[in-house]
Amino acid sequence: MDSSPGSGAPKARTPNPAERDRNGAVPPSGPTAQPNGSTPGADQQYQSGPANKRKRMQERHQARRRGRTPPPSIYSRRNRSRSPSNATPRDDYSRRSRSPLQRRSPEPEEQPKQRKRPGGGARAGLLNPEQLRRRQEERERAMEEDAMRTSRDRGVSDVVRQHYNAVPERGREWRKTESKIKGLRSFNNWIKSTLIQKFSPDEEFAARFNDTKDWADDSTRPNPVEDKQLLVLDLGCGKGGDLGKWQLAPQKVELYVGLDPANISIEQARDRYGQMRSRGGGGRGRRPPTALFHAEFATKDCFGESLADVNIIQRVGIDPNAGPGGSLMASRWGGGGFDVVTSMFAIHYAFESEEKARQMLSNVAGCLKKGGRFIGVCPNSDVITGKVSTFHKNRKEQEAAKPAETEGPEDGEVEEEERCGWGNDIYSVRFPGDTPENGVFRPPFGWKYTYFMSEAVEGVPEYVVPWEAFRALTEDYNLELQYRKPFLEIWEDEKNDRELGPLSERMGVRDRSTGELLMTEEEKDAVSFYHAFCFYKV
Ligand SMILES: C[S@@+](CC[C@H](N)C(=O)[O-])C[C@H]1O[C@@H](n2cnc3c(N)ncnc32)[C@H](O)[C@@H]1O
Repeated sequence: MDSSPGSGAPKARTPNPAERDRNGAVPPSGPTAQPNGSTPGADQQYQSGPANKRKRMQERHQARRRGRTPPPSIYSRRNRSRSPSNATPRDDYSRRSRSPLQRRSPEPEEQPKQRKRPGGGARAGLLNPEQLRRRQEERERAMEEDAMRTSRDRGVSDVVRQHYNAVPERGREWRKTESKIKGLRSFNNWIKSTLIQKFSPDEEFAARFNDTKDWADDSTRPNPVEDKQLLVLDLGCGKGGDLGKWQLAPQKVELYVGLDPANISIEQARDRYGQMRSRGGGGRGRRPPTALFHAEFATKDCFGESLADVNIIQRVGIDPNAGPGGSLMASRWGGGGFDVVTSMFAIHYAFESEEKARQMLSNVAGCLKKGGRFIGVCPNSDVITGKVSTFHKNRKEQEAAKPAETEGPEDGEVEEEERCGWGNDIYSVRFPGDTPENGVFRPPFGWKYTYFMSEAVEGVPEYVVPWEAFRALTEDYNLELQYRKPFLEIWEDEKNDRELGPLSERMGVRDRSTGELLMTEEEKDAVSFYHAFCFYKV
């Protein structure tokens, strides 16, 4: 499976839906497209030629050609990397990024129509007492259902929040040496770094360093001061584990905003950022130390609520109505002010209901500027579908092989139905309820399972993110799929990249002498549950 487009053709045309591969990604077009799954042999390790780098650059920005830079407007947030004023970073976002779209007063046609005679409408359609009683009952029933739904939703959210709040912050040293799953932790971190390296830079930055310049080498860098810097929003940032990765992003980050409903995690993220600050930001890989970005954190449910009331989000810019029925003006000009929205290991919490999944996408699209990137990782529904359908197949075979039951269960005896689940010593997935026999999750929301990961996740409810339904939904929010790949395929594709290969050694992902992944078979099995994605706001 190869979902990575790799067009080196100067004029990319817009592919029609039939041309998409089965992941819905835009297929390669043009003479330099890479063949599927081509992994260089050991003798090609750490290719230093331009081919590898070109591939990385080509994978990004392929779909973006569709969503070319909008014409300049008073709403434009481009060319804002250096403020001419002496404004502090906070003032700066506020001054330049306020979204006028959000504050717009309604257009005349949007204003509610004035009634000629107040109350006249109600008198025209008088209801008899029976109808009134029925209406009242309906209203009460709807309110009751609403309250039940809210309390059920809050129940799950509270469990998730309390769980993450309770996970101890054990420190880097422990995670690197003592942890039973240190190989898996390092690998997941490398995957996230890889996504950040590949997809966080904007088209302009990537084009500047494409094939000719190496952003990692300051001696060849024209004038870093002139680089436009990134505004990044992290939904479900947890304890701030990705702050260091953003400090190493090829295109410098100006502002990082971390949101998460777990208040203790947010405090820990703030502390972590404070420690980075006190160390002076640290070096950027092979580059000399560079100033640390500004960061802000807030406790926020990013999937159940709109982000429009978060102060820093307002100051950077948000279109609060992104999605179907949103303002044409807002979507034309992008609406949001962020260059990148990221959500790592979190969007599965949004698939509890269609309402939440849409709210999550509205937040993502509303915060992104046109051309912005939405990058993330989540459980791969293809894996879940495979496991569920195999479970049902085996169950049926076993049933068919069993001799016919002569007696039913005895009085008081309850026959326990077998539920679908799998895993190993370090992770497990268990469905508490029925699962579809063919493994296809329809409707695509609310398919709850319990996830366990040694040292990290203690039986927390999560929801299947049926990939095709998710991708179809993203179209309503002007998000176009650019990349989707299972974790182990990303490893095969990128392990010999001239930046990402050595990074994997520094991060303890692979053995320096053998080149092998430093993960047990159980850890490999656990990471194969996930895939990564990147969408562009068009
Ligand atoms: C597995 S952790 C991942 C944390 C971090 N992104 C990382 O990669 O290390 C999942 C995170 O999703 C967060 N989360 C759960 N529900 C959320 C919601 N409704 N909005 C935002 N984040 C949520 C949890 O609080 C938790 O911090």
